[in-house]
Amino acid sequence: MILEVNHVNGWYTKDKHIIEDVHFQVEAGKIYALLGTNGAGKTTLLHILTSIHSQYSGEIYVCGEKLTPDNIVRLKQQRYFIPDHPDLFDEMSPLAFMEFVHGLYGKTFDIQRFQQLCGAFAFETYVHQKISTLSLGNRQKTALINGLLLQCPLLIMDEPLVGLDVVAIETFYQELRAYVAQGNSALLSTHLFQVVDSVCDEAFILHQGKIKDHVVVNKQRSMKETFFRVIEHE
Ligand SMILES: Nc1ncnc2c1ncn2[C@@H]1O[C@H](COP(=O)(O)OP(=O)(O)OP(=O)(O)O)[C@@H](O)[C@H]1O
Repeated sequence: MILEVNHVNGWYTKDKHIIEDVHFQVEAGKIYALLGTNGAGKTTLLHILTSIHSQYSGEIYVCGEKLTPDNIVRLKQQRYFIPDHPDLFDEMSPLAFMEFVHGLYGKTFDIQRFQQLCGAFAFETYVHQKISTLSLGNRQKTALINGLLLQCPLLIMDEPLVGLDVVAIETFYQELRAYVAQGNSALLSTHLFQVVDSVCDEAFILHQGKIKDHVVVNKQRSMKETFFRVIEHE
């Protein structure tokens, strides 16, 4: 199991739990969606899973190892997080940024794969340009290409399609499928049913901080129908 989340509660102030008794598992080879309305707690949960937010109780296992304050740094190499507004180094070029992050993660930079991904995302023209001068979509492509290159077993993304054009979205779906086919897994938050139907294997519906349903994505039945049935019962 790549990720195991056991009875996790999360808060900003002790008197109010934003995440309540969340438990689920993430297997290798699959793409999972975290689907929920505004304020449901998606970002908070992703921040807990990536050790950005430390105010939580419960247990999190990453690649079979329980996350503790002592192994946070080591286990960081097992998961890569792409936030909704990636914090990139503006003065660097995308290439320099990616090489830098690979160094931090102790990973070899695969230049051939980098070139393939740049081709697939129509990104070749931008690799030496300063990040501060890139458009929103091209900044997002920098973060996504970097995440796909790093090959961490768990790729976690908060609203990964922000700013991407329709061609890039299709490329992202294809590349993400190839990524998990290599034995990795991905967990992404989204508001968009189409993303879930197009690329995800399973979805967790998060509502008011609780996982209300765990759905295996079924091409015959739209996610929209399932989602509204679940949240309208509340
Ligand atoms: N830093 C913070 N301090 C206090 N409360 C916060 C903080 N960040 C988020 N919250 C609260 O936690 C709850 C969940 O927010 P969160 O951002 O996790 O939801 P979300 O599902 O990602 O929402 P959205 O879809 O709008 O991005 C909200 O009620 C929000 O106001």
